[in-house]
Order: sequence, then structure tokens, then C-alpha cells
Amino acid sequence: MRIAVMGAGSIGCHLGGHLAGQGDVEVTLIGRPAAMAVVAEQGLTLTSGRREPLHVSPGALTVAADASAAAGADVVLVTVKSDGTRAAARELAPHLAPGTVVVSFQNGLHNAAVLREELPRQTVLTGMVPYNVLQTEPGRFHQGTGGALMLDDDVLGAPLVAALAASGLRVQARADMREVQYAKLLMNLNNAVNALSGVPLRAQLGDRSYRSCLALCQREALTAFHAEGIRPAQLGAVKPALMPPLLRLPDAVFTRAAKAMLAIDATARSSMWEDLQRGRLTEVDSLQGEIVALAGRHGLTAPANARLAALVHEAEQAPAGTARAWSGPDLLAALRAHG
Ligand SMILES: NC(=O)C1=CN([C@@H]2O[C@H](COP(=O)(O)OP(=O)(O)OC[C@H]3O[C@@H](n4cnc5c(N)ncnc54)[C@H](OP(=O)(O)O)[C@@H]3O)[C@@H](O)[C@H]2O)C=CC1
Ligand SMILES: CC(C)(CO)C(=O)C(=O)O
Repeated sequence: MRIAVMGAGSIGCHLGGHLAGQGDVEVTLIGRPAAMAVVAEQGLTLTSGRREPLHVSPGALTVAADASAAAGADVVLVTVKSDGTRAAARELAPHLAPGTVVVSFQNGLHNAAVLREELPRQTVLTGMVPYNVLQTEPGRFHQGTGGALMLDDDVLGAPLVAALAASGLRVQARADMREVQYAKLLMNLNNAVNALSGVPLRAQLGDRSYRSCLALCQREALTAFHAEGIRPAQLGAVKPALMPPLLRLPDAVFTRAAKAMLAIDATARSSMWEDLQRGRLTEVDSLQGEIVALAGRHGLTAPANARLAALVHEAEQAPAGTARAWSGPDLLAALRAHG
């Protein structure tokens, strides 16, 4: 099986690196020239608190900076940020054979639909990555949280599911990926809180004020989902509707009640934090922005989500790594002032 990864950053290198060398799998990473030069020279080092470190030698995969390298692929994993999906699909389009399986392993709700619009002769599937991967140094990627990858339960995706499982990654084929995506969106509402907090996920989720910010966002989201008739999947031990009250519990009670949620490496941070650190635009319009838009369609408002999106856009204007680090009480006050 020939697998091309379009957008070889944190998730793309993590998935492509694990798949490289599995049985008869051949992997081509397509990414930015500087990043691909590092992989061509040093290979990849993939770490996790859950498995032995994996070093992928440069010869174990092919690297490229141009979408034409996807020609001949059986499967293409799309791992660009949401605002790069349409451009990536247009670059891929001339090179993919009809029937090629294209899988979006991105956050947000509409990436698979955008891919289908641009790649009508290919089969587009939806995937989901539940855990965090951070580039700690060029060519080194660390998985900081746990969980199983999810993918449409489709016969055309089955070889990929098998290859991911053989590589040691946990993976589930699911018939309810739409509901999974809405559940992931609920989780991703924390990306903005984490990015603005400036502290790692574990410390941020251990702080009631930050958790209350997330609870405000999730409550607005659940109301909008209800109005739209969407029941998000339950991905962990807690039903989505019970998340906001759980998050608002005092620290000592929350720490005991939500042990699994806090089983996170001490250094793990959200991908949005990494974007601000590197001076990149974020995906906040595909996360908080979705809730604001969905609420609006039903005559509702989502003021906490709208305010967080505005604060993230302000932070995007600051030079890389210099955005204000908000304390929990200040951030909560800023959101409540607009509630
Ligand atoms: N990182 C994480 O922990 C998680 C991320 N996700 C989701 O996965 C998706 C990918 O995220 P992540 O891996 O963090 O993102 P990254 O920014 O680390 O990786 C994407 C890479 O693709 C490059 N790229 C973009 N467009 C092209 C193109 N047309 N051709 C070649 N390279 C391109 C980007 O370069 P440039 O920056 O120059 O555009 C970047 O290097 C997102 O939707 C994210 O929300 C989901 C779960 C966890
Ligand atoms: C894993 C999670 C939910 C939080 O880190 C994420 O999706 C991200 O960082 O984008």
C-alpha cells in the first residue's frame, strides 16, 4: 500500500512515521521544504509516554515538498490545518488516480466536505486524532495524551485501519464519525483556553477558572447542537452533557473525579498553543467559530465562544511566542463580561 501524507507537520509526521516500514506500506511525506530537509537528513524520532521511542531512518520513507509526489498513492492522509485544506486538495487533484482513498485526519467539521468538493473522483473518508502531538525539536514529535484514532467504518479504509493497528497505534473504525466529530469539537473548544493560558494542558485543566471558561464554551455548544438535532458521541467516561458541570467542580473534587482526563504528560499543550508559539494563524474559526455560526443559525448566541475567538485573533497579531498569558480568573472574567 502506498500512503502519501499531505501536510507533514505534527500529526502527519506522527502517522506517517508509524506507518513507514509496516509490512508492504510505503510512505511519502509531503511538507514544507525546510521541514522535509530535516526528515531527509535525520529521519523522525517519535516519542510517547505510552510506547518505546521510535526512530524512523531517512531511508524508511520518501520526503517531498510538492503534491506531485502523491501520484500513485493508494491512500492520502490529509493533515494540513483546516484553512489549508482547499489549497492542498487543489494541489493534489491533478496527481491522484480516480478511486484513491483520501482521509482527513483534521480537527473541525467541514474538511472532508471540502475535500469531496475538490476531489470528486476520489473516495474521501473522515478520521479523527483524539490525542496531542507536539513538535519538540525539528524532526522530533511527542505524543502527550492518549486515545484511539477513529476512522469511517468503510471497506476502503480497512487496509489503512489494519496498517495503523499493526504500527502499534490504537485505532477504531466507527459508523458514527459525524457524531465523533462534534464530540471532538467539544474537546477542541479547550484549544483556545489552553493557547491563551500559556500553561501546559495538565496544569490548565487542573485550574477551576480555566475549566470554567471551557464549561461556558461547551454549554453554548451543547445548546447549539441540541437546536441542530445533533447528539455528540460519548468518547470518554463522561456523557457530553455532563461535562460542563464536571468541569466546574472544585479542583480537589475534579482531580479525583476526572483522573483519566488529567492523565496527560506534564508538557503537553494544544496545537493552537503551538500555532501561537510559531507565529502562525490558528484554527479558531473552525472551532469556536463553528459554535458561533451554529448558534446564530438557530437565533441563539454564543458569547463566550465569540469572545475567545476574538482574543485568539488578537493573540495571532502578537509576534511569535509573545502573546499575553491570561490567568484563569482574568480569562473567566473576560468571558463572563460578554456572557
Ligand atoms: N497537533 C495536534 O496535537 C493535533 C492536531 N489535530 C489536527 O490535525 C491537523 C494538523 O495539525 P498539526 O499536525 O498540528 O498541524 P501542523 O501545522 O503541525 O502541520 C501541518 C503542516 O502542513 C504544512 N502544509 C500546509 N499546507 C501544505 C501544502 N499545501 N503542502 C505542503 N505542506 C503543507 C504546514 O506548513 P505551514 O505551517 O507552512 O502551512 C505544516 O507544516 C489540524 O486540523 C489539527 O487541528 C488533531 C489532533 C491533535
Ligand atoms: C488533542 C487535542 C484535543 C488537545 O491537545 C487537540 O485536538 C489539539 O491539540 O488540537
